[in-house]
Amino acid sequence: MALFHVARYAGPEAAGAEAEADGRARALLERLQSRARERQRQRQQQSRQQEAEAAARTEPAPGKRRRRRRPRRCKGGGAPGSPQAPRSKRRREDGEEAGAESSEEAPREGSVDAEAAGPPEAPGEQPPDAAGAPPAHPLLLGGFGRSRAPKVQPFLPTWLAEPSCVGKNVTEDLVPLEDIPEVHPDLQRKLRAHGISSYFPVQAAVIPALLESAAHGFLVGRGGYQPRDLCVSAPTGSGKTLAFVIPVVQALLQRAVCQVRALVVLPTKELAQQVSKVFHAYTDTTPLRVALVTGQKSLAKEQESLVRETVDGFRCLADIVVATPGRLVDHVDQTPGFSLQHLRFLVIDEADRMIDSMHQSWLPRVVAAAFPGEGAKDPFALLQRRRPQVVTAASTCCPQMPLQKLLFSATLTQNPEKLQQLGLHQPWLFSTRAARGAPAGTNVDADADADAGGKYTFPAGLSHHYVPCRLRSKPLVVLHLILHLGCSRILCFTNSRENSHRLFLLVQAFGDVTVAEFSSRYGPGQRKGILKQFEQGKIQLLISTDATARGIDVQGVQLVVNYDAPQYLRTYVHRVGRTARAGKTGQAFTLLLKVQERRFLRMLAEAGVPQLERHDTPGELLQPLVPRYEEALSQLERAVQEESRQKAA
Ligand SMILES: Nc1ncnc2c1ncn2[C@@H]1O[C@H](COP(=O)(O)OP(=O)(O)OP(=O)(O)O)[C@@H](O)[C@H]1O
Repeated sequence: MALFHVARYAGPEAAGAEAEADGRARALLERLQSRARERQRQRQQQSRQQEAEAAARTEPAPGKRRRRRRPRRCKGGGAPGSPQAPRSKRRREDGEEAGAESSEEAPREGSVDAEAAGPPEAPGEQPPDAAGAPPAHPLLLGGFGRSRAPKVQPFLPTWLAEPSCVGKNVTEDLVPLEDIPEVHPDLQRKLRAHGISSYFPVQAAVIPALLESAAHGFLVGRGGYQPRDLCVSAPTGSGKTLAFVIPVVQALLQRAVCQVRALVVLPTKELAQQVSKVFHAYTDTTPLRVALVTGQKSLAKEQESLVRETVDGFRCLADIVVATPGRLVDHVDQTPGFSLQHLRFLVIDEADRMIDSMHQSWLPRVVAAAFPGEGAKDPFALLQRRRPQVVTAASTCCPQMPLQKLLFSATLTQNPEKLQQLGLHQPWLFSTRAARGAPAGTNVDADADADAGGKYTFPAGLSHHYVPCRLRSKPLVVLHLILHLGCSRILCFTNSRENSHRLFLLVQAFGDVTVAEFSSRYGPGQRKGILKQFEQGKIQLLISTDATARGIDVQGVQLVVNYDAPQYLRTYVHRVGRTARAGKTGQAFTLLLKVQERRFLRMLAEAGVPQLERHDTPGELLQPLVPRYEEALSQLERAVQEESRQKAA
């Protein structure tokens, strides 16, 4: 029994879990109520029986009656709670049960009993058998746990509650390149050369804001103010990469000496590689150099791309470093001459996922490396950069280089506690979600998100479907979908690498489809090759774990199949976001078992998924595939046996 309920906002991510707990509590309540009703019915039936028996018998003497009952009580015959069990004992057990059952249910149980007992007695009257007997449902004292704790409302700071709104439609809210003249003409030319004639909404909003904050070169802005950190939340495939690549490249164009001035951190090697490719594309005709540090090459090789030792010390070889967090920390620790003291931009892509990896404490290490001289009694300390602090006359008098953090994600968390770990300076949020309209410092309804179109925004060209199926027929249903929909590039997600592997073996054995798998079973080099082949259209179906769920930009994926339903909403958003990118259309199919259906559909409804179409696969559609499928199954069995033999050898 909870004496105190500490109301603490656990963030919007917790809302799903809360709703689930609510559902469980409701189901429990219903079960308990029906049990109470059943007991009540049994009791009434029993008392009617006893009355009938008593009426049938000749009126016995009270003493005789008592004598007859006593031996039965001593024997204790009948199961507890059964009609044969002694009455007093049964009552006690009922009472214990009621105590054992959640006290939340007690008042309702009472009300059920009242209903079942028929019309209420007149005041002052007692029911015929109530005199002297303990009440069937004793009043429980206390019962603090009965009242449901009020739902805690999130309390958002102004910058989260009132973001700068960004259009979400990448086909309609386009801004021609000429309309943002602040972008360097060379970069505009590059954009055109890459087939880009207009900015997507997120680019049109973020690029000018970033260019403005970098307008004072590498030093802090007018009046000594540090630039604000930026957080960007926009759907998958909406062009977030260029939204930071263009302004970062432009801001660094004026640099005189090569130093690491921009650092982009991403969660996976493949993503880092993809982003470094975009940087290369926009810097190849400039003196700027881009280095990729992800652990795909040896540490020594990567060190060669970062610094060179000369007679007068170390020389930096990279202006922009694209890295995964683990490898980045390795270089901070082990690469002589690798310095982040001139870092101007720290881009954290897939920011929500990167926040999850904060336990690796890569961010404090990076920030410490960027502000190394703090607190030192250095004669030049006045000129050294400092972390953002209160602006005073003294702090504005010496030029400083700020470090600006830029966060990007399609599923950026709204949880202030999580965001706080990033140490943001006067953050500024750009979001495709409508402003919540609540003034700062006021409680905001957690459900307002749903009203404003959902927790996350999805690409407009994406259609969502679900396919009810049984566990045994899942592979058959996938095969049917692939053959039936006839798409040339399909991405199929499973929840584990074992599932990916087995499904791959099965589809391969079935034939008719060029298939490959992508998971941690393969090394980085092999994975790179697989993605390239998929991009080139040499692979029709790529079966993958969540390793490709985030950020991977493969042109022309028309269909995403969730062979295993994703467990989290964020995973769903990123998986299905591999299709319908950059204003294109695409379809997402999720296979659902009966037990998953309710929870999953509720989760998507809460997320604001526009419309989820049910797609049935009747037996007669699957039947023609069965003979080949069964043959493939036996091949799979042999392949799995062979693999385990090889593993054992
Ligand atoms: N202005 C534009 N016009 C046309 N295509 C664009 C434009 N901007 C970006 N693209 C293309 O859109 C695709 C998706 O862009 P990007 O990978 O940056 O999306 P994203 O928002 O980062 O997605 P995710 O959240 O999945 O990582 C890329 O292929 C990119 O080349």
